[in-house]
Amino acid sequence: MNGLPPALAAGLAMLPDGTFAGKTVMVTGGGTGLGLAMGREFARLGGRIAIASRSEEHRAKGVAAIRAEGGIAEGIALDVRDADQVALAFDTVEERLGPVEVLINNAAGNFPVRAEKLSPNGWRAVVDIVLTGTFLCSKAFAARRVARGESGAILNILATYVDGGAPGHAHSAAAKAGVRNLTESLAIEWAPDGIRVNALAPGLFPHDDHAPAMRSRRPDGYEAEKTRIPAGRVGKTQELGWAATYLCSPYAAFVTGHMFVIDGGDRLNRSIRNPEFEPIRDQLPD
Ligand SMILES: CCCCC/C=C/C(=O)SCCNC(=O)CCNC(=O)[C@H](O)C(C)(C)COP(=O)(O)OP(=O)(O)OC[C@H]1O[C@@H](n2cnc3c(N)ncnc32)[C@H](O)[C@@H]1OP(=O)(O)O
Ligand SMILES: NC(=O)C1=CN([C@@H]2O[C@H](COP(=O)(O)OP(=O)(O)OC[C@H]3O[C@@H](n4cnc5c(N)ncnc54)[C@H](OP(=O)(O)O)[C@@H]3O)[C@@H](O)[C@H]2O)C=CC1
Repeated sequence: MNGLPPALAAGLAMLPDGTFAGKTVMVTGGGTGLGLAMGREFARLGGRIAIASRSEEHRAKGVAAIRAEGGIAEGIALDVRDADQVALAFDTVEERLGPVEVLINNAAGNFPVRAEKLSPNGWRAVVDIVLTGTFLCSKAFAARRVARGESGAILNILATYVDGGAPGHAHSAAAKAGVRNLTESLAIEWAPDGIRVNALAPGLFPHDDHAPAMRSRRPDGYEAEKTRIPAGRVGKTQELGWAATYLCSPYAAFVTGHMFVIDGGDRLNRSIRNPEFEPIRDQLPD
């Protein structure tokens, strides 16, 4: 479990080349971090990638990274909280790249804060991006797939704290838990239309694009947290690309409503000898 097998580390493909050839994949928040890593893997397998997010800088960075690897990518301006922008984004992607066949609901907002200090607007910002944004994009996607009489795949990006909560991140944990439940409702509702809805719950996946509030407070960074993960390491972003492409591929045609956890065993690491409990007010003093 420690480290990647050499063939995988060298970039050997899991799915056949061209698995997503001719398919348009929309990744919300696809210009940075995990969204970009997933977009790159879809592009490597032939997908045309629409990177949909608010920041022109983020979109341009993501598009350049995919094009530099020979892939096809376009940036689309989108705030997932706004239903009109969502509709326009799907129409624009369709004009430029063709109808969206795979949707990755990856966009998220999060910042560490003690719950009693979280403002109503701060709560709303995170819940609207994560939960409402996922619903609005999923609805726009499914309405278009159903109208065309064609199948599709949705993948919602969660976090392993959908179980057990996350002190200091109550807004994000509640919203992600809502998305998990939404995944299950929509999977059943849209199965007769050939639309699969799954979820991917990452553990700790450090990358260079972390939003300032989400950077590790440890001087040695997130990488050093590997000692508390049963697998003895943090995740590599490419590994999320492999999981995401499998779940959205025809090889997973019978998989829907599923939450796939990818965390090196971190979520299960509970024992009667847990370290001393440290209240969140001591971890986030102000
Ligand atoms: C490696 C460990 C990872 C663990 C799991 C990770 C999960 C993740 O979800 S990582 C994804 C994190 N990425 C991002 O958050 C990027 C996008 N984030 C944002 O755009 C902002 O942080 C946002 C969520 C606040 C939304 O931006 P915007 O719509 O522009 O909202 P405002 O800046 O106007 O703020 C709204 C509201 O929130 C309050 N607020 C913002 N930051 C903080 C903070 N650090 N602490 C406390 N409160 C904060 C802000 O003050 C506003 O409230 P009011 O002042 O009451 O109006
Ligand atoms: N990194 C990790 O260890 C973990 C990450 N996750 C999840 O993985 C996903 C990616 O996180 P990560 O890559 O680390 O974080 P990033 O901050 O790098 O990515 C978040 C992305 O969301 C986009 N975004 C935020 N708000 C909106 C909005 N209103 N409309 C459209 N796009 C928006 C941002 O783009 P822009 O600013 O251009 O709008 C940004 O590209 C998230 O769902 C996160 O919760 C879960 C567990 C662990």
